[in-house]
Amino acid sequence: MCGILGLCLADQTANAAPELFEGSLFLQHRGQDACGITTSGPKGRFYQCKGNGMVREVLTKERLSNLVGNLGIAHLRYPTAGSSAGSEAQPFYVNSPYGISMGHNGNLVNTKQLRKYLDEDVHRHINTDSDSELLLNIFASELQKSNKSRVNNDDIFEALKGLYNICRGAYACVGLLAGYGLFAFRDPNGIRPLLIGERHNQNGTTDYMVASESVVLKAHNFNKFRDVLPGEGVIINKSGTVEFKQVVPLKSYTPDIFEYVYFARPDSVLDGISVYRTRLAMGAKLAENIKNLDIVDQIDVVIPVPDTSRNTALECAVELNKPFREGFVKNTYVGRTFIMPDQKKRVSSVRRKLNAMESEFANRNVLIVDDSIVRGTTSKEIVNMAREAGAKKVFFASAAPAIRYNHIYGIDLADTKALVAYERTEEEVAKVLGADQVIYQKLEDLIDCVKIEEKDRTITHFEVGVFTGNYITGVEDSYLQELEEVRAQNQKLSIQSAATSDANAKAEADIGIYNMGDYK
Ligand SMILES: O=P(O)(O)OC[C@H]1O[C@H](OP(=O)(O)OP(=O)(O)O)[C@H](O)[C@@H]1O
Ligand SMILES: NC(=O)CC[C@H](N)C(=O)O
Ligand SMILES: [Mg+2]
Repeated sequence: MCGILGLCLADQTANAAPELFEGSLFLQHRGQDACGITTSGPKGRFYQCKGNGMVREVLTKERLSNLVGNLGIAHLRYPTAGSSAGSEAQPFYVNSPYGISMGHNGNLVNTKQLRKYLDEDVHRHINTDSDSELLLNIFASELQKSNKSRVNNDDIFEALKGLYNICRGAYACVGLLAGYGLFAFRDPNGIRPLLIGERHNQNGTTDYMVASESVVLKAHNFNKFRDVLPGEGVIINKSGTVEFKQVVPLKSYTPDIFEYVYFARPDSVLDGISVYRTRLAMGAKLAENIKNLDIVDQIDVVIPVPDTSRNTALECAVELNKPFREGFVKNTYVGRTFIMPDQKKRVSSVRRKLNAMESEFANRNVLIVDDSIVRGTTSKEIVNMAREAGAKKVFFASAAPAIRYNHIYGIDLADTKALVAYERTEEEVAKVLGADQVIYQKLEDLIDCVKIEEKDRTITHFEVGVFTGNYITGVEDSYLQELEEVRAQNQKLSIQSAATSDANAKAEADIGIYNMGDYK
């Protein structure tokens, strides 16, 4: 899952980069692997800084000062296609036609077909394994079809229509067209989130921001905001005029439910649904089910796994009428472990990240609540730590149902075989984790917690393929196979390049021609 951001300042002499930097910090939880900013300045020139690392590491003050222009986009990457090579950091850039830069959140599922089309039919050079580079080139090739020296909004919407017809998968995107303006669009099923907001300045002008989560918009006073609809595109010209268009009919309105379970910040409202409220509801539902289990009378205390499950665990404790205790203390200087690309890093990070307080575990039967159990890496260590801290019985509840399938739309949940619930019953999962019992939320209950049925908006269906194996866009077996091959290849490369200074392994991982290398 990645984070995307776009900004158009009405004041054409102002620079967008500082605010894009601030905004990126609000989206850091969506991608910790790489980040970047592109701005568009005088003479329609692009200025860019990107690379592997967190926002504060890559986008330093000196580098930001070189990014001029009142228009800009930013990207926070959590690699879910291709590799984690620096050359796949976003935004991507193509010089033809007109100069385009783009950032993408999501995954395309028909990459093989797109790669072939770009090569054999429209002869575009693709330099990396990233699906986002394919997406940008599809857009460029569609825009090229207008065959004009200067395009207008209609041409851009027409190009988007072409893209919608060719690209399958999840995509929320923000882009810059050199000398023209900013554009954004969302896939026809609305799988990944995207919002647009306005900020009214004292001199009567309006700034615009596009972002993956509402929290950024609120924090920057873009108080009037709304979700971009599935299949909708928006163009903000450099002079500040805005045009929306439903480019293709909405296929479905099915946001990825995992945004609410784990990915998004609790203080965001996505598609009219408060992430925080859904997490509270997940806690209440879990409690409802636990009340019917034999273990309920044995539970002495409810303990969350910080950070994400805190809201859920608290509400679960309240509903169960049991004490809630912060038994694990989190070291805030260690990032999210789940989105680390490498399994070894994940395992070692759990212990560095969480520390169990004996006072809260000793001689108690504990109900540990987490948002999800994916590979089980965190959960297993956590059960171990609870026992080491003196817990008698350890019950483990998950706010999400058992995850038994690939996530294919931009959350790298690992190969199915690496999922702890893959081909395992609840009892078998409990055994692997070392827990006395594992309690999973039911899928229909999770959907109940998230759905919205209001006068002006009804969303009752979600992308839930990780739980069911049925994906909203459909997916060929060959894509799932390709995903597994890419993961295996990445694993091999990371082992090889860590173990040796093998030039070939590094070359494959580090290809890059734009703005890469030493930023000193
Ligand atoms: O099944 P596993 O492989 O153990 O992964 C699941 C865990 O990973 C995530 O936490 P993470 O540390 O990424 O972030 P958080 O601090 O936001 O909870 C998630 O919240 C679960 O706790
Ligand atoms: N998680 C994402 O949204 C990643 C976007 C894109 N698929 C990439 O890997 O760079
Ligand atoms: Mg967690």
